[in-house]
Amino acid sequence: MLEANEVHHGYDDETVFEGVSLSVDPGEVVAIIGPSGVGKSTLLRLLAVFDAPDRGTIAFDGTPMWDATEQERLEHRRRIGMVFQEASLFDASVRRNAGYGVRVRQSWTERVRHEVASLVGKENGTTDVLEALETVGLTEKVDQDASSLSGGEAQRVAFARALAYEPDVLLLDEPTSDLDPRNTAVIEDAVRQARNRGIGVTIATHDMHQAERVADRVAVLLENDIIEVGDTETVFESPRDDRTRKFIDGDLIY
Ligand SMILES: Nc1ncnc2c1ncn2[C@@H]1O[C@H](COP(=O)(O)OP(=O)(O)OP(=O)(O)O)[C@@H](O)[C@H]1O
Repeated sequence: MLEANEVHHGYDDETVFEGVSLSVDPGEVVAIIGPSGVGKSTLLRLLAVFDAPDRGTIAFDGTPMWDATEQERLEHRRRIGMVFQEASLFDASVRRNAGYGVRVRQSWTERVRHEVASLVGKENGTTDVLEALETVGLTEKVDQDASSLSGGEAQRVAFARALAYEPDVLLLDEPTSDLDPRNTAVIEDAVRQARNRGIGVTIATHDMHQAERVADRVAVLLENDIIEVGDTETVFESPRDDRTRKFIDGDLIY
């Protein structure tokens, strides 16, 4: 569904990676693992169609995104949900924050209708928004101001915001890096639920145990390239590349 083909990318004169290929299909979780600074976030930004690769293609349903028109690109981008390391919520209720992605995807008329309904108290937020908040266990906080949430709760709202507009693809950048085990488990469970609903999920993480817990496939990003990609069990139990084994065992220090 969403794929990077032979992608090269860098910043200024620094090459981040060369000839990277990776795809994500509906209903699967793909983990990108690799040490800090190797380019996991960069690859997610390319897959999210935020930045154009220096070379190679990013294709969505077979359409090369950077050969498409601006309008086509926008339409495809709207089918992608991205959750960043920072939750970036604004100063409003949890409900408003979680509904943000839904609102920006609505037509002007739909938006006015929903605003009027909520002003006269006929609408408590769309079902999708409430369902997404339920998935991350935050239904009781819908009316709380986002600024009063804990870091873990804020991250869960950011996840719900992406889930609420029912994307076809979810890209998660270290979604649990600052979270305690309980909040981590909630997010990981939400990832599984998203997969079971047919969403293709790509998660960048340096937590190898997390990749082992949630991913169907694992891509190992090392030394400017994806050195290995395969089903999770194979990559962890019998990797083809010796560097993967060393990285997993903690013997490769970067
Ligand atoms: N906007 C930018 N301008 C210049 N260099 C950048 C930019 N974004 C990333 N880099 C550099 O590109 C390299 C890859 O960064 P990236 O954030 O993609 O790595 P990462 O694997 O996600 O790291 P981490 O696990 O620490 O988040 C790093 O050397 C980083 O300093």
